[in-house]
Amino acid sequence: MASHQLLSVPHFCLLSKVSSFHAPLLSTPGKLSLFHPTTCSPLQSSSTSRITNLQAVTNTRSEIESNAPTETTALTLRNICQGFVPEHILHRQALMEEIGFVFPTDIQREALPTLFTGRDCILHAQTGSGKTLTYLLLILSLINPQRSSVQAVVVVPTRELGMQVTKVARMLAAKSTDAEVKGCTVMALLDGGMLRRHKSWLKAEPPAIVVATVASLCHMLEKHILRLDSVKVLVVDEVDFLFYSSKQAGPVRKLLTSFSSCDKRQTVFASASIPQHKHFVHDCMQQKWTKRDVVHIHVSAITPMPLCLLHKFVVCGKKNKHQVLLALLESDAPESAIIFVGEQSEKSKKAGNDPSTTLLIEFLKTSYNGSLEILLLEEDMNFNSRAASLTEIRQGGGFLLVSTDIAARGIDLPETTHIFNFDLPQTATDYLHRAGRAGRKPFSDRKCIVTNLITSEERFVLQRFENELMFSCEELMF
Ligand SMILES: Nc1ncnc2c1ncn2[C@@H]1O[C@H](COP(=O)(O)OP(=O)(O)OP(=O)(O)O)[C@@H](O)[C@H]1O
Repeated sequence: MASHQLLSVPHFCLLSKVSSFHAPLLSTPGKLSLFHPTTCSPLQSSSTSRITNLQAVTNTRSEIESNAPTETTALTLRNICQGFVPEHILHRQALMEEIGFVFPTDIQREALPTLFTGRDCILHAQTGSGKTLTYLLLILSLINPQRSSVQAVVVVPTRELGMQVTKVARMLAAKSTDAEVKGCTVMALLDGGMLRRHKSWLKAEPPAIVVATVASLCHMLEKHILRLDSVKVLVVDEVDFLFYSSKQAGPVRKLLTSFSSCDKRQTVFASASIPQHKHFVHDCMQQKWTKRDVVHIHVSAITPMPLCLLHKFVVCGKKNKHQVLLALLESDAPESAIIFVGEQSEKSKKAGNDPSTTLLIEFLKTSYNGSLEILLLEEDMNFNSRAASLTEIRQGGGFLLVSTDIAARGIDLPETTHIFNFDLPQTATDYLHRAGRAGRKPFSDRKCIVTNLITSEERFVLQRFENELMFSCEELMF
């Protein structure tokens, strides 16, 4: 079935834009990047790969710079999904017009035809590029709403991201008012949720789609309340984060190993950052986390961060950071902004100090005179307070969200125009994800600003991030 679908898919996608290591193999548009199962190197002569890769690079640049739908992007999402995603979903007014999902983003255009063939895929594309819709459309193409079993599982690192993915999935999978077809149920099986209620639900009438955090999912699997037998597709979102997390990596690996024994499985990984992706692809095959013909779809390899982001920095002393931030808020007048603050160290906690987030919130509440609502999001808040902060944000109106890295991954607040790194992140990957909370309107020309407040000693750290992520930061003088 997979090979039949592969042949029947029109060749409408662009050349895969992959890094030089994972160059696309075939010079014809619409073909896939294939890798040697053990060496992980492209299965084609290097000269063809090189030529193809140069073409791909040109495509990436011109498309991003113009931002307007080109001849290739004039192809609609509907065209790509036709024959795969049920008609009643594609027909839905909401999908096409209200939400504005008309044209595919680069990752959607490149990945969906491959995903519809049944191949395992690693979706590696910039923040805000539409990876969520990509894997959800695959899921909707596979599940049968008439069957009472869990058919798709999406694993996410945080409750917040889980709630967001669930919301989009429910919106897409809801019963259409003008169709006879039954809608699909989507369960959010997230840390901090009511596991007892979920247990009864899973036993009585299993949902078609489960969006889960690792610990809650593993709990249900261990108790045999949820089984993977009927699952056709397993998605691991923010896969690199989960693999690097000391708490979550083990259970995720175990989950992938159990899933590998299921027949007709399809596994999808997604992230804007897959460090050492060559090794990752290799491990996926070796460990049987994916099938051996897994496809690594790498969009915008030469520009890991969205080009609509402008990066700046201000050198200031630790003691006047608050004042500098206040001046920046006044001069930049963001529509909405996220201010990232470093996590409090164990030593500082033990010493009984207030966390930087609390100090900053207190400062802003007394000193900031603008109209934006000041909100807080951090790990130490209980789940209800965290949910309340995000709900308030989503109700509209501008916000100033003070947050730790908990908001750095996956959270989609498209109205965010400014990011402030009050404290620098620990790694370039963290920088990429924090910065990527802005500039999340795929076809918009709007520039968003990322400003770093650094001490003179931290300049070299920022420079390292600039080299690694291939961007440049402009100094602001105060
Ligand atoms: N085809 C499309 N047309 C218009 N908007 C889209 C399209 N696809 C997705 N979007 C919007 O783009 C935004 C970013 O999408 P999404 O959250 O899936 O990004 P992502 O690639 O998962 O980013 P991250 O890596 O940061 O998690 C969302 O607001 C989504 O609604």
